[in-house]
Amino acid sequence: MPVNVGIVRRLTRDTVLGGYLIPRGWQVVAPTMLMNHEEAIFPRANEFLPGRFLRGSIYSPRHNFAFLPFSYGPRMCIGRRIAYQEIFCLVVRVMSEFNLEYHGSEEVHLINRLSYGPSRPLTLTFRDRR
Ligand code: HEM
Repeated sequence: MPVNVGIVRRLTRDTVLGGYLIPRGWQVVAPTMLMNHEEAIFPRANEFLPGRFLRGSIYSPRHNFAFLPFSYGPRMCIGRRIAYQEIFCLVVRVMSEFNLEYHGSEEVHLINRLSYGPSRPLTLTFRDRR
């Protein structure tokens, strides 16, 4: 899932955040990508563990507002249900028809190009399962 730098807001009044007085008119960012890589919130944060989102997982996020890819509140993403459906359909369709093999040996990390993505092209082979 492409991940934005974070959730951005312009303050409409002077606000104290984390003990700092931020003046009205300044922009603040809740850096969701950094939050997602915080070990104290996401155990084994740098590993792909989809099971962490199952109820009762020992790797679950440690805070209710730790996972905010679609933000929260009145301006949160109105397309989130469509996005979840699209991702779900795509993954199920691809996984049911192909075995995927990753051949890269080089280290890959995330880089920020407005949204985050892999630092180099990923080389995958799709093998027909039938
Ligand atoms: C993986 C896919 C997507 C992600 C990660 C995503 C994420 C986001 C985020 C973080 C915001 C900003 C919310 C905020 O500032 O509080 C946003 C806003 C928005 N998104 Fe998405 N989005 C996705 C897909 C979609 C789709 C498929 C649609 C439309 C069909 C959509 C329509 C919108 C709209 C209209 C807003 C502005 C809402 C407002 O300002 O009231 N998004 N999205």
